[in-house]
Parts: sequence; C-alpha cells; structure tokens
Amino acid sequence: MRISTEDKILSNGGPGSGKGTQCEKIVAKYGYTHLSSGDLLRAEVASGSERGKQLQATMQKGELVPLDTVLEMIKEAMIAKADVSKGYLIDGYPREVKQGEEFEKKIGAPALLLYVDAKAETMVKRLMKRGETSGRADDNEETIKKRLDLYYKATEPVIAYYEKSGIVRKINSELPVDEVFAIVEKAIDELK
Ligand SMILES: Nc1ccn([C@H]2C[C@H](O)[C@@H](COP(=O)(O)OP(=O)(O)OP(=O)(O)O)O2)c(=O)n1
Ligand SMILES: Nc1nc2c(ncn2[C@@H]2O[C@H](COP(=O)(O)OP(=O)(O)O)[C@@H](O)[C@H]2O)c(=O)[nH]1
Ligand SMILES: [Mg+2]
Repeated sequence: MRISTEDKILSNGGPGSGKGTQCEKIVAKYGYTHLSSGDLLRAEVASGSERGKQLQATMQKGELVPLDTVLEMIKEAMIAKADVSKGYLIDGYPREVKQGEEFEKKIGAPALLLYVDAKAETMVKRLMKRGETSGRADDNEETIKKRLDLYYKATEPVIAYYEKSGIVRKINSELPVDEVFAIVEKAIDELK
C-alpha cells in the first residue's frame, strides 16, 4: 500500500512533549486521521490478546516494540480509514531511523514532520502530572527516565534523518498550548 506524500504528516518529539495535545487540535481544524502508534499499541494491550500481553511487558519497561509489529498496526489502521481519510497524521512514529526507512519503503515519504520540542525537565514534569490521572503503566518516574533516555538515543536521530529532505518544522512546545498550535498551523498551511 502506497499513500501519496501530501497525505502524510508525522508528529514526533519526546514523551510528554505535547504531541497528543497538538494532534487533537490538528484533527479538529484540518480533519486528518490521527494515528498514534502508542494508542494503537495500548488498544492491543487492552484487548487482552497474547500479542497485547507481550507489548505490555515491553512498554512497561520503557523499551521499543519490534518495528514490524508497529508498522503492521499502522498499516492496518491506515487501510481501515482509507475511504474516509483526508490524509493521515501519524503521531509518535518513527521511533528509530530503521522504522523510518521501513515506513518509506512500504508506505512512502511524508510531506512534513512536526518536531514537537520541549526540554527534558519540562517533559518529566508534564508526564508526572499526567501520571496522576492517565492510568498509564509507563507514566511513572522510573519508566519516564528510561523513555527519555531512549528518546535521545534512538528517536532524535530520526529527526536528523528527515532534516535531509527538508520536511522538518521545529515547534517550540514550551509555550502555552494555543501559541504552540499557532506555529503548527503555519507549518501545515505552508503545505498548501
Ligand atoms: N512506534 C512506537 C510507538 C510506541 N512504542 C512504545 C514505546 C513507548 O514508550 C510506548 C508508548 O508510546 P507513546 O507514543 O504513547 O508514548 P510517548 O512516550 O511518546 O508519550 P506519549 O503518549 O506521552 O506520546 O509504546 C513503540 O515501541 N514504538
Ligand atoms: N503547559 C503546557 N502543557 C502541555 C502542552 N502540551 C501538552 N501539555 C501537557 O503535557 C502533558 C503531555 O502531553 P501529551 O499531549 O500527552 O504529550 P505526548 O506524550 O507528546 O503525546 C499533558 O498532560 C498535557 O496537558 C503545552 O504546550 N503547554
Ligand atoms: Mg501521546
């Protein structure tokens, strides 16, 4: 399955940087189909399947799920929405350069990567706060630290990888949500 470039936007950045928050606003304004790889994985866990049990163990440790698994789930979700989609907003993906390469090979190049950027200190603070109500097994101090380490090691290089094709827009996510969104809108409107 190949999807044309202009129909794909990626949202990436550290855990707790505000990707989910901005994606929700993008969907409300532009109508893209939001696919959060983390949400897809959590849905599989919630289903209680055997595959879900393995995923849960990996995520609780703050580690990455095998790339074939995530790509397969994203592909299935894209196909399920193909008839109604005005384009896809893919959130929290790719997590490592290899994932990006596989995605390009199997699905195609994206038009834009929104790099939602906040300081490590800010991300930890937000995640600890979110952990009070999220019920997420990975929103605890120990796992947050591992997720951050892995983000800097594996995911930040993804941004450098896409810099080469000139599609990265860095979004300062230290600002209040609406100011962050104003920067996001500009980046998306430039595509048109
Ligand atoms: N492509 C992906 C996406 C997620 N995960 C795993 C590792 C993550 O720690 C966990 C949760 O993913 P989220 O994208 O939900 O988590 P984040 O840590 O980025 O934060 P958030 O919801 O806070 O975006 O799922 C993965 O292995 N591969
Ligand atoms: N102050 C402030 N808080 C934010 C902003 N964006 C997200 N948050 C909060 O930070 C937490 C993590 O945001 P989320 O969107 O889940 O981040 P994600 O992990 O990148 O998907 C949430 O509790 C949000 O309410 C922002 O721009 N400013
Ligand atoms: Mg999220």
